[in-house]
This record gives sequence, structure tokens and C-alpha cells, in this order.
Amino acid sequence: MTNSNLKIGVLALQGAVSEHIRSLERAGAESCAVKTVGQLEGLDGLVIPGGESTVIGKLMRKYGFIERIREFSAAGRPIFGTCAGLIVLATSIEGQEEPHLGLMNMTVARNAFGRQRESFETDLPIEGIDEPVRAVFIRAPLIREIGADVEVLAVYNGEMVTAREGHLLVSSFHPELTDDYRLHAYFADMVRQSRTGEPKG
Ligand SMILES: NC(=O)CC[C@H](N)C(=O)O
Repeated sequence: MTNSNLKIGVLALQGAVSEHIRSLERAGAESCAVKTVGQLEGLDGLVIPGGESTVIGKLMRKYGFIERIREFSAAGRPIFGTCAGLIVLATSIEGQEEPHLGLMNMTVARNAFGRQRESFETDLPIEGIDEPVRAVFIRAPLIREIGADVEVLAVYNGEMVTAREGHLLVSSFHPELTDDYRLHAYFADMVRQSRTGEPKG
């Protein structure tokens, strides 16, 4: 048994970073901003925040994060992508030739709510969390199609907005912009469980 704290980094190339760090700390994890690939070492999990997926993708390529985050994931370490982070994790992005990380088996659509509903909030029931979560959507993406191993955790107006594939978790909305840190706690549990699967010694 190890007593060391969970360490969950937040990719800090662009977007809402400090709010994620605050929510992760409230959920009982240690957290820090990740600006260089070297900082991925020693992390148990990673959050990829919202922002602009094209910008985040470009900076990930520039600073060598694509390969290193793929290795991070291949080692079974959990990743949570929110909003633009969801787009960055997808294997396919509508209207775009290339994905970014291409790790989670799903097709996503960017800015899928249209201009009328660029930004809104709702109480969203999420599988595995007791009461609905206050969800803030900002120029949010939707999940259009999923692979067989992807489990849908939340649906809004018939559209998939939260999902999980093994150690990968994604949400269309911004869970870090409210005081409700239950989705971060859910992710911290995923990270904790992935650690107990580690070989002892
Ligand atoms: N809030 C967000 O992260 C918005 C995502 C952004 N619209 C994109 O396409 O990347």
C-alpha cells in the first residue's frame, strides 16, 4: 500500500488551467500546471482543459506533447479532456483531416450547439454521480459517434456530452467553472484505481 498522494497535472499550453487545479485539489489530489513534457514524469493522471483545440493541438505538436501523451496513455495513466480537451483526444473530428492525439475512439463535432446557444448552463445527470452536475457549456463540442468500448455517461437533448473509454474520460462542458468538483472526484477515483493496478515493489 502506498500513502503517497495522487498527482494529477493540468496541461497548461492554453485555456482554463487554474480552475482545474483548484477543483482537483478540492477532490483530494495534488495538482500542478504542465508546461513541458518533462513535467509529465511522476504524474498519475492528466487533465487537458478547454480553450481552442486548434491552438492547443498546434502547441502540443510544437512542444513534443503528442508522442509523450500517447505514451502516457499507453502506460494506462488516465486522461480527462474537457471541451477543447475532448476534441484533442478524439480519433476523428468532423470537417478536419487530422485528429490531434487520436486516443479515444469517437467522432466529435466542434462548436456543435450553433450560435444561438454558444454558451449556456444546465443541470446534467451523469452516470455514476448521484445528483445532477451543474454543467457550463461554452462553444461546446458534441460526440457524434462512438466506438464499441466507449461508455456514454451523459446525454443532453439526445446528444452525447460525457463519455469514458477505459482510462479516458471526456466532457463537452467545463466542469471546472463551478464549485461542484464531483466530476473531478470521479476522475481522481479513476486515477486511484489505475494506480492500484500497478505492479507492487
Ligand atoms: N470551451 C471550449 O473549450 C471551446 C472549444 C472550441 N470551440 C474548439 O473548437 O476548440
